[in-house]
Amino acid sequence: MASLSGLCSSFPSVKPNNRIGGELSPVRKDSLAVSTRSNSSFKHSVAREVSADLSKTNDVAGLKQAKQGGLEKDPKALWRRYVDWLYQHKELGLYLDVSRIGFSDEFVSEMEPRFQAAFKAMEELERGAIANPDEGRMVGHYWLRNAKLAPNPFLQVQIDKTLAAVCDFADAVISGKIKPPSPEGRFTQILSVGIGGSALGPQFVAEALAPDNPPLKIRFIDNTDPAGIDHQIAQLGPELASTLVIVISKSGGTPETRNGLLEVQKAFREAGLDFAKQGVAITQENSLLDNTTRIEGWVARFPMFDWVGGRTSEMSAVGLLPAALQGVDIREMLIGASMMDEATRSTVLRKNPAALLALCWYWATDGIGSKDMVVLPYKDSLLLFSRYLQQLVMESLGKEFDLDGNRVNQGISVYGNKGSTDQHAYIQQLREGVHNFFVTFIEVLRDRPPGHDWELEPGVTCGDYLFGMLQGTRSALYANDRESITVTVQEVTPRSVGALIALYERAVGIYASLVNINAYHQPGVEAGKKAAGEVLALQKRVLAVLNEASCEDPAESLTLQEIADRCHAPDDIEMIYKIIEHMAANDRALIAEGDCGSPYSLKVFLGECNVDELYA
Ligand SMILES: O=P(O)(O)OC[C@H]1O[C@](O)(CO)[C@@H](O)[C@@H]1O
Repeated sequence: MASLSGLCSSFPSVKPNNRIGGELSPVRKDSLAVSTRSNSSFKHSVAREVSADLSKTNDVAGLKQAKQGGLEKDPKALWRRYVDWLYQHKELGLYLDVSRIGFSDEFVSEMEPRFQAAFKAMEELERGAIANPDEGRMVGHYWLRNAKLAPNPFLQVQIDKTLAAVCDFADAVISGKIKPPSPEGRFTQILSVGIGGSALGPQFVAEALAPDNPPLKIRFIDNTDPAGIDHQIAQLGPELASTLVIVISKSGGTPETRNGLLEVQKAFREAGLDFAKQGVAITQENSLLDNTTRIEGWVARFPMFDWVGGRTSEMSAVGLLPAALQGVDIREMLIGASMMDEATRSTVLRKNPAALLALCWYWATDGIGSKDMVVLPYKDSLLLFSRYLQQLVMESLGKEFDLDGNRVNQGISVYGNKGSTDQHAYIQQLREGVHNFFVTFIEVLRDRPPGHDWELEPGVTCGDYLFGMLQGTRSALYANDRESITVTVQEVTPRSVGALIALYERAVGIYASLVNINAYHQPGVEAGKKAAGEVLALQKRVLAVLNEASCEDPAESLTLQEIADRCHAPDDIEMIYKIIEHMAANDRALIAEGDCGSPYSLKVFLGECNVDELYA
């Protein structure tokens, strides 16, 4: 069997599209802040264009003027601004500094009515309104940390019962009461199978909060990459026998997760293990996964609720079960989230940290996502916060249409890793290169547990360096007109992590209201899933056509064009080429002769006829 791998080395790279311009809708705000801070004539001409467009829209009056003036540079005035705007949540020990975002008082006043509308919408959402109209769903992640807020007693009971079941199950597993059939007698590992919102929260929390020696160590399969799956299973080795597999999928039908499950089940079979005795599912009642679990008699099932979205599911069984099994105090996480929820219900902008974040995002990105959000936690354990926020923010805000059906192509791009590591990677560009971002620093005051610190040099600890790097980077960026927000917590604890998650969940919800979009659906993702399904369907047709040809004449080979014509898919010839290239590279049942670099030269055949398939 000929393989094409190695033949196709130099494909043209495709430049990703820039954000589509589209018409300015009423929510699109001016981008004059930068232009008025710069002397560049190009930016002035952009400013004129935008200003002309604004005149056609029903925009918030005065924003243009409000954004003029640039960033405060006088140290005394800047200190006053710092103190004036500093938000503190005393009990949580959380601070939010927005002084390095250049919004003016006029801007805040102009935005005030929008914020009041957003607060009202949030209040209705919490009361059980259908806040996700496209899917006809309530949005209830806030109820998870305070069941009394749920709009009816049935939901309250569901929440409380699930939390109790999670705690009981985790206790029973950790204590060895629930155990695997293997002679080891205790579960030592968790293999979590899930993707997107069914993986990112648990991954973030594991990295942030799992103790050095957790009762159960966690691994993740969060993709349909066979090599990645093999790697996780190989790393478990004989401990597969003492691994609790948690399959997480709200819908219960996500292909990547299903594939992960099938791969893991195969590994269990090959190791002579009974998967059902070690499998746990977290999914919506009556989903495909739920039914499979029931039929096969898995160890346990926990519900996912219709009214909790994947990206806001960390405080449901999705996040709580894996965390509890790793020995994380999940009740503390819930308390932190609930305290933050309380704070972010304030209708006074200055007293509401989520609203302050939304205000900054709106200002920094002109309400149209014109700048990216770079998230920089200065703490290794918070490394995955930026990845977690990437889904929360981008899947929520990245929308083509607003709630009134106008094309708006909204969103804010999020990326980041950690400080000070990134200082030695991309911060060069942030300081001096293209000015297309604002930064969010996450600062953790406590360097190490008490009693463990020491001075590397007189008066200076390792943590002082980390602190210095954060402060230095923040100052250096600001000096070059790069705006930043700083969120400070005392320590990385279940409570502070719960609070951080809740803070950003609310900020995203409020911002979505400001720009009039539905933050709780993801129609774009569905389009990608549908297209992927079509590719696999096309692959089946290609194989059927090749099989048919082989049955007619085992020596007959077909050109790509002939395959495309016989598949009745002449416009899909490029995809057919990619399918054949991929199958050939994986030693699948087809022979491709020719040069992959010259697709017209390719001749493809199966070599043998599968009669059963022919009549299938
Ligand atoms: O939990 P599920 O239903 O498997 O979905 C996983 C992820 O897929 C998405 O639906 C996007 O495809 C996310 O919103 C979600 O978190």
